[in-house]
Amino acid sequence: MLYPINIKLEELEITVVGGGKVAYRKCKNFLHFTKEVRVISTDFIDAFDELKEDIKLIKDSYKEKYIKNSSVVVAATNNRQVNKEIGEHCRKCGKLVNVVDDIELSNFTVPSYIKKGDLLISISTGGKSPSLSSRIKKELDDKYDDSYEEYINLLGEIRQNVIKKYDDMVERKKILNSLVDLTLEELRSEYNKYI
Ligand SMILES: C[C@@]1(CC(=O)O)C2=NC(=C\c3[nH]c(c(CCC(=O)O)c3CC(=O)O)Cc3[nH]c(c(CC(=O)O)c3CCC(=O)O)/C=C3\N/C(=C\2)[C@@H](CCC(=O)O)[C@]3(C)CC(=O)O)/[C@H]1CCC(=O)O
Ligand SMILES: NC(=O)c1ccc[n+]([C@@H]2O[C@H](COP(=O)([O-])OP(=O)(O)OC[C@H]3O[C@@H](n4cnc5c(N)ncnc54)[C@H](O)[C@@H]3O)[C@@H](O)[C@H]2O)c1
Repeated sequence: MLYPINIKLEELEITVVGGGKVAYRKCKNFLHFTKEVRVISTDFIDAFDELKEDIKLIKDSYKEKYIKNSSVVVAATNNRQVNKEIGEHCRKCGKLVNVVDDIELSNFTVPSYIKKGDLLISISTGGKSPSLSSRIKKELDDKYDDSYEEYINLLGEIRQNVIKKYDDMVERKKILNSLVDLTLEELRSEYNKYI
């Protein structure tokens, strides 16, 4: 069973090995959370052109030297043996590695997720059904629409003020819990009460 954590990627070197559809999807997801990704591959699908500002492409077959300084590695070639070699090497070196065709060899996987500002909901099926993860994501995407970005920002601002104003923990908790019963419109009009 994998443990969910939210990790700060900006400070880590990330390398994806492979330049096909799966590698492209992983790169795009990383770039929602960090500025630069390195990609090593013998070939790249055209879609990579649209990412070229933010990725460093190295056109070569995988060699160990390319991931020497990488803390996060994705093995996404279509060669099972190469993916396995990358996975085993990374595990030995204590790197985080996602082997896209071998969950057992991976020490992290990439969940499906929706992101609305600072609201992040991620979904995993422990590798049993990525299709189900994708389906659940679509359902949640309808329920948690774009308005949640503003909603969460308001909640965050109000929370900081409530913490400053109320020392009594019970009262503080009561107010903070009651705020999430309000709709976005209600929260906008109550905003001044707390600021
Ligand atoms: C969530 C998402 C994130 C992402 O990849 O970005 C993701 N897979 C997605 C889609 C998807 N992947 C596959 C299909 C085809 C239909 C199907 O098989 O269901 C579809 C559906 C589609 O394309 O719509 C095939 C597939 N996937 C894996 C294998 C290998 C294996 O099982 O060993 C094979 C078979 C390869 C083959 O055919 O040989 C493995 C993994 N895929 C995972 C994540 C991890 C577990 C996540 C979980 O626990 O649920 C894990 C274990 C490792 C990892 O990659 O991290 C993304 C949804 C994007 C979104 O909509 O948000
Ligand atoms: N985890 C997932 O979500 C998921 C989904 C579908 C498929 N898969 C698996 O992922 C693998 C990749 O799928 P794809 O559709 O991206 O494949 P693909 O054929 O589109 O791309 C494979 C890429 O790997 C590169 N490559 C091959 N050998 C290499 C090497 N030695 N060094 C560097 N690069 C090398 C190729 O140039 C190509 O760019 C498949 O084998 C499949 O089993 C995983």
